[in-house]
Amino acid sequence: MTATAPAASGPGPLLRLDGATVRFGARAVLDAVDLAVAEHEIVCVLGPSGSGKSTLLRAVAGLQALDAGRIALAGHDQAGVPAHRRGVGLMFQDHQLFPQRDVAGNVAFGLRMRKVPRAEQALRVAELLDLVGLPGAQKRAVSALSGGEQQRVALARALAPRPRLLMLDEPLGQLDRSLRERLVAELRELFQELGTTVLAVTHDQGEAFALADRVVVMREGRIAQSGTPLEVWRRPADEFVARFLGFDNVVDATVTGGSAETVWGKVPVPQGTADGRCRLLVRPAGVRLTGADDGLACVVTGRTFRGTHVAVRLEPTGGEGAPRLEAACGLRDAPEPGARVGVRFAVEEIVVLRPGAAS
Ligand SMILES: Nc1ncnc2c1ncn2[C@@H]1O[C@H](COP(=O)(O)OP(=O)(O)OP(=O)(O)O)[C@@H](O)[C@H]1O
Repeated sequence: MTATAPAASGPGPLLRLDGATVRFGARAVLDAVDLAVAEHEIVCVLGPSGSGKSTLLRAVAGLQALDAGRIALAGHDQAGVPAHRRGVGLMFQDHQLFPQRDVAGNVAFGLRMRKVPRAEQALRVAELLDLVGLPGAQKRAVSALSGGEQQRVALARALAPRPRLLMLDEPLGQLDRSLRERLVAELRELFQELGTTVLAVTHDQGEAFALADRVVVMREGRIAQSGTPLEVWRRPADEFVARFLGFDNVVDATVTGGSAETVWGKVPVPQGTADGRCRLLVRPAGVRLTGADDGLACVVTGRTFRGTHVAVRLEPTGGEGAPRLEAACGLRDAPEPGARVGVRFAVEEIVVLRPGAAS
């Protein structure tokens, strides 16, 4: 349907970036990025504002030229290939629907561009509207649709030309939380059903973790970590990733023979941890509360209900300026602010962070 190379990509990845670099002035906004996306894979690029996520998408789409490196789709170098010949679909945060056209007119946009016969366009539009949960919405005015419905129309429009790679830029950015959570689950099912290869960017970690087969965390134009949602969540590679994911129990440590000295006292470390100085992350689930006279003495300074658990903030009372801690407690056994407790650390929730990447 598109005027591009066939969708089959052989054994190699569908998308491959080698040393992809984009500079604005002296600054590399995309800094020698290597990334491969396999066919049918859903990859979410996550990172703070300004880390280069949109630039990455724009470069793959052909809307931004590289200053160095290479982008290949199905093994073909895309240097000099214009955006409309790359066979990639793009969906931006603000949907960019055409307000003067009805739903069908919007969804059929890419098909008209490709001069698909009208009857086939109508069939395809009906099929896509069914797929995104808006059956029979062809004649509705887009201005009369809710935000979630507009998002579905934008998705149907992006999918209509059957792109070999679908790229989403903050696809659910403007929607409220509950709608986002519902749509993200639907999107994942839809992409799996269609076998769509997806490269999405978002700054919302919940969205990335729910949507992706693989999460890529970016920092200042580089990839800080790439892995399955579980791998990244369980084992943030460095302090930047840990803090970006909201883990703040990070401390300097000196490891000797399987345990570490820290300002929080002795902390057990995973088997095989090398002796010497390092930074440790203690995931909140590994901060175990015990009796006030056992382990690190702390006072509870606050608690926040998180649905599945209560986040309990703790201030060590030793008086040596030890940083605060957060513990994840069961809903029934979270202590009240002001309570005095002791803290012990569970080795399975301790992560040795890669050095040299502070937040
Ligand atoms: N055309 C441009 N000229 C100069 N600087 C640019 C241009 N486009 C982007 N930048 C800069 O490049 C950096 C990365 O921008 P980019 O939009 O890729 O980040 P992002 O991670 O997508 O951020 P956000 O989450 O805020 O959208 C930013 O500092 C931005 O100001």
